[in-house]
Amino acid sequence: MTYAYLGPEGTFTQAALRRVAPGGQGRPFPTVPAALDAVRRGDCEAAVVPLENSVKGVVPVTMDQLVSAELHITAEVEVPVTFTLMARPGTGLDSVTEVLSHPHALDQCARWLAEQLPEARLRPVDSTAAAAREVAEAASAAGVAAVAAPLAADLYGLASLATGIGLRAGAVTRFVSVAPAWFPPARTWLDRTSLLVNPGDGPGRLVDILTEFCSRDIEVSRLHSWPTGDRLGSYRYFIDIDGHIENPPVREAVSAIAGLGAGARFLGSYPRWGRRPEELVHTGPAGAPVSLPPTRSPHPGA
Ligand SMILES: O=C(O)C(=O)Cc1ccccc1
Repeated sequence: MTYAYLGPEGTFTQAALRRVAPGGQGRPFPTVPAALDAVRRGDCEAAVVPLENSVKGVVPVTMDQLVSAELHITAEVEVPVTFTLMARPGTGLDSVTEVLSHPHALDQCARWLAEQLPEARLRPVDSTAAAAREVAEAASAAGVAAVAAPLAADLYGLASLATGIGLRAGAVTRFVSVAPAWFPPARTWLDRTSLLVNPGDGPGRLVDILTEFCSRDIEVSRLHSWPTGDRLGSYRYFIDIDGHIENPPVREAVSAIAGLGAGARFLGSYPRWGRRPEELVHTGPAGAPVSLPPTRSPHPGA
């Protein structure tokens, strides 16, 4: 299976792809829309794109694409992100006048850069690895540095000037794998369903929608407003809930929401990252594995 990803080689997205689809073949694209276009055209079967970060929130270009494109989320993966400042070998920190990176990376390193390189110009580019490659390949890269994953320094022959320059240690980015048609990943007992809901006008409509979940004991793990573009104050909502669309309470809640006259688009059901049954089976007392519920039986809230 060929996956489009935000390239070039050495991006955090490529690291995400390796985690989410270890056997998958990656094909780099310069931007998130270009990667998703490749999927829409059928040149790639799926794409892996960054969705949100634990420190700086959503990646706007991906949110826009999910709204406008008939694509479905088929998997999620979280990747720890640590940032390194890198430059051509021989460049000293005090000679850096320009720093290139993906906007999210510049944003997450803004404090360190403001303290250490207050005079440097920050220039956003399409990805962290694109920044590293540009520094490596530019005819004149004197005084230019990139913020990228530590691995990018090796890949592009750059020297590390500082490591761990992000605002928060332990920052994590959530990536999703997206495909044109949704072939339901088998139900596990820890799935997530993503929806895009437009409540329409009227007081209490968002509350009515959320009530459909709460009244069925379904956990809402994410609620993110996104402008419809029609007028100021008009929003649709990205809603993540626990459970798979094939689980009766989830299915009933989604139909009930449509019955309320709200626009509800199903974006996908997929296993929740990080709490895999095979991991949980080892969480009991030593030598006493916890038994798993049957994979296809409904469970509370899902
Ligand atoms: O530019 C990259 O390497 C990406 O994969 C996008 C990104 C940038 C910063 C944090 C997480 C993902």
